[in-house]
Amino acid sequence: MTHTIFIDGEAGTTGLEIRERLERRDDLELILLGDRRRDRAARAEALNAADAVILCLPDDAAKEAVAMIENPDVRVIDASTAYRTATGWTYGFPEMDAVQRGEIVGSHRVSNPGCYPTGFIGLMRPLVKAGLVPVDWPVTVNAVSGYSGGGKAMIAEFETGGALPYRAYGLTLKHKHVPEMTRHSGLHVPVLFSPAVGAYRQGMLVEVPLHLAALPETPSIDRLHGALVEAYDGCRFVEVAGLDETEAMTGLDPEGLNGTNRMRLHVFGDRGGSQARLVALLDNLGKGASGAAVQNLNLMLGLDEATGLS
Ligand SMILES: NC(=O)C1=CN([C@@H]2O[C@H](COP(=O)(O)OP(=O)(O)OC[C@H]3O[C@@H](n4cnc5c(N)ncnc54)[C@H](OP(=O)(O)O)[C@@H]3O)[C@@H](O)[C@H]2O)C=CC1
Ligand SMILES: CC(=O)N[C@@H](CCC(=O)OP(=O)(O)O)C(=O)O
Repeated sequence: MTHTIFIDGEAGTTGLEIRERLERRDDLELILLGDRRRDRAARAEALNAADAVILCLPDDAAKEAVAMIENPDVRVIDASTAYRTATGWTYGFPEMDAVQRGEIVGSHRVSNPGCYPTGFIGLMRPLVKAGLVPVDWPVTVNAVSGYSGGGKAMIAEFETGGALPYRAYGLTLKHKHVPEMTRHSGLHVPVLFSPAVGAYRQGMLVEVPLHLAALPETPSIDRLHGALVEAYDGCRFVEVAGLDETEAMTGLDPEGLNGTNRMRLHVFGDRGGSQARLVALLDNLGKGASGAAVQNLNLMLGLDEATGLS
């Protein structure tokens, strides 16, 4: 059986990556609008004709697209920030737990996680769930992303020259990912998010520093690592680096998983020491956007979760 898919925003950064992944498959048929992609009537027709639509649009345009869908059978995956904490939408992070995965399978409205939140929630949720980090703990997250994270406009800015080699941003501390990161990690206190963008195209590091001695249970590096290993046991796309491996590492390349739907979690710090640096490595356009969208699509259509993913 062939499923029909429409990518609204097919020529954008996220949309193009999804298109490349789906065009390799013979179990899916794409509705492509080409030069008519901004034509409202053409979009409305495609949005209601497809078995599943993937919205790769700015938030307002995504909301407008959802409002145009009248066919109750259409399944929607939204890559924007519009619905990531909204009622009636399922958060599309299947590795959170078996319940979440099951909800994605049965949902017609899935919000695809943001790139930074994927790294942060991947690191923090299991530790909060295990009681190693209290829900009211003040948590900081530092991160650096390649410039494709800012879509076509930021790509043009960096590739036409003149952009700084590294830029800290989100300086008002009101980044749009904060509610999503806080909610889905299980924390009750808004996280302090400190993002930066570098002069390379794609790939990211998301880091949470922890003073272990200040935490109520003073967890060891081994305990933090053990909680992550247990949480992602059997997960195909999320892995935890071994402590022997991280102890031997002298650096971490943000581009290390580019082109894949994988995320790798690291726990750095001396065993027996009082500090830890938790670091997630992922491709902002892979597990941080397009790869995750295809993974969710496969789950929602009852296909192999891993089909067509690099
Ligand atoms: N880039 C990334 O790493 C990630 C992005 N996201 C999210 O995915 C979404 C898309 O981002 P990204 O691909 O980076 O953005 P881009 O700017 O690269 O692409 C946006 C796309 O949306 C289309 N578009 C914009 N406004 C409208 C409109 N009013 N009606 C119809 N189409 C419109 C554009 O069309 P046209 O081609 O005609 O210009 C373009 O194809 C955003 O919500 C973003 O936050 C999520 C995770 C990671
Ligand atoms: C480098 C850069 O600008 N990155 C984007 C995040 C990209 C992303 O995750 O998109 P969503 O907002 O849809 O989640 C930003 O900080 O806004």
